[in-house]
Amino acid sequence: MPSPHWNAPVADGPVDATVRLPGSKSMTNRALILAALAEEPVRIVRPLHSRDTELMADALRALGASIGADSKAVAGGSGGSSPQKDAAVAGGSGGASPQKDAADWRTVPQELRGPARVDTGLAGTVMRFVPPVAALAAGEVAVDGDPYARKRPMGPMISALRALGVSVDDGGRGALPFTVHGTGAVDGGPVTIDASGSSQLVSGLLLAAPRFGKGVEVRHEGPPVPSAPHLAMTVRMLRDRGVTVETGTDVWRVAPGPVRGGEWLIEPDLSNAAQFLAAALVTGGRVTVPDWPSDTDQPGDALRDLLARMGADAAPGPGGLTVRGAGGFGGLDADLHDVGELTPVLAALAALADGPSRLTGIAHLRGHETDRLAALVTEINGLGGDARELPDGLEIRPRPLHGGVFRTYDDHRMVMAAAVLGLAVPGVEVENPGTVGKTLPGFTELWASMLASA
Ligand SMILES: O=C(O)C1=C[C@@H](OP(=O)(O)O)[C@@H](O)[C@H](O)C1
Ligand SMILES: C=C(OP(=O)(O)O)C(=O)O
Repeated sequence: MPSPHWNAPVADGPVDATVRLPGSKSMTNRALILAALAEEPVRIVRPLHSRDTELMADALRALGASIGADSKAVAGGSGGSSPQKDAAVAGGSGGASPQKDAADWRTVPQELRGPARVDTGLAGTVMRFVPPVAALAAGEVAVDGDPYARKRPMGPMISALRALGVSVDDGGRGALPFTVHGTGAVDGGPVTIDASGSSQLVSGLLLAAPRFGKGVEVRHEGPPVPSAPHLAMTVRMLRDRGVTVETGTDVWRVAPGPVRGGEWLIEPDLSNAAQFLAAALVTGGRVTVPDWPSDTDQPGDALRDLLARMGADAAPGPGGLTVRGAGGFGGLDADLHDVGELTPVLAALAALADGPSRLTGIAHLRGHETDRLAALVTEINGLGGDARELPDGLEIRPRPLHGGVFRTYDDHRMVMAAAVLGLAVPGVEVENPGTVGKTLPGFTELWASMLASA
């Protein structure tokens, strides 16, 4: 029997690698939703293939969407813009080795219908983006997910759907599991929601709204909504498909109308770049991520600034984003409200830094894949670290760490955080590393290839 643990490898020296990353989870799952609602065929180029995106494709297929692999896209020669591979590492001297082929996705317009069962897994995007689409299908749609998915914030979405005229039976739980009784049409109109627990509650309503009779006007009331870049991504991707969207402070309006088809090129997942770029700091080496977009709504773009504040040299260029570490690196005092999903890797870096860190604005991470604040404190301290929870974040003081089991709580980013710690700490045994497949299947192989350059 293979060991259920992964021994996170220690870096032998400075890494010197180019790491090509698969597509963005957030862009892929938005593109799939909009493709399922489009009036024309869509080709999604270089999508992410991972648990979260396969769950999204399966959920939409269960509702009648036609989503197929476009094999032509992976059959061609080398070079050009056609995607041959979605994850690979090249050492300093080049010679990229493909890790895994990934097909484009092609959709053709289909009528949405129930009855259907939707498995959200632990994917926030599936649990928040699919129910408003399910409301457009005629028939019952039963929605459920992994055990922790039942604890993630969902109540405001259920209430908002009801306010928009949709019948939802949640047994009074305000959480998964629930059944959407779709009639084939949603009236839409104005709705008020408290989206302080997750920006995805707003994004989900906006993405389906072009197909609502009156569109939607979503108004947020409550503590600030996190993840502003992800909301900007939603707005931009809707506009990209010809949908009229107006935005104001805590208000978003989507006009009813057709969703255009065509081709959609998915950017590399910049949040999944975090651990690789962090390796440049920890080892005093160099990591380049190719195809770093010059104009993007992905929160991972903030890594350029955040890692520079810790002492890295982060330089965008024609070859991509290159991050160089200088040896030691400092702590970080940052409000991560907008970029919460970067927290686990930044917390791992903080535990290895030369000075203390305060990461704030991230109380909502308690409702992510696990309670990430508690999980990070427990696991960093389990290796001898000094981390503590703040009401809205983490305070981390560097201390010499030792090996031990690092639990991951079905959270892909806990695996990524552990890998960063393992670069400098011998004997970090990562529990259930396969859970990283939520957004980055093949991560441990990609990590090993990067380290082979050290
Ligand atoms: O819309 C999206 O694609 C996402 C929004 C964010 O969610 P929250 O606003 O719940 O943090 C982010 O953390 C998540 O990984 C992806
Ligand atoms: C919070 C995350 O995911 P989800 O889309 O499940 O919310 C994440 O990827 O860090």
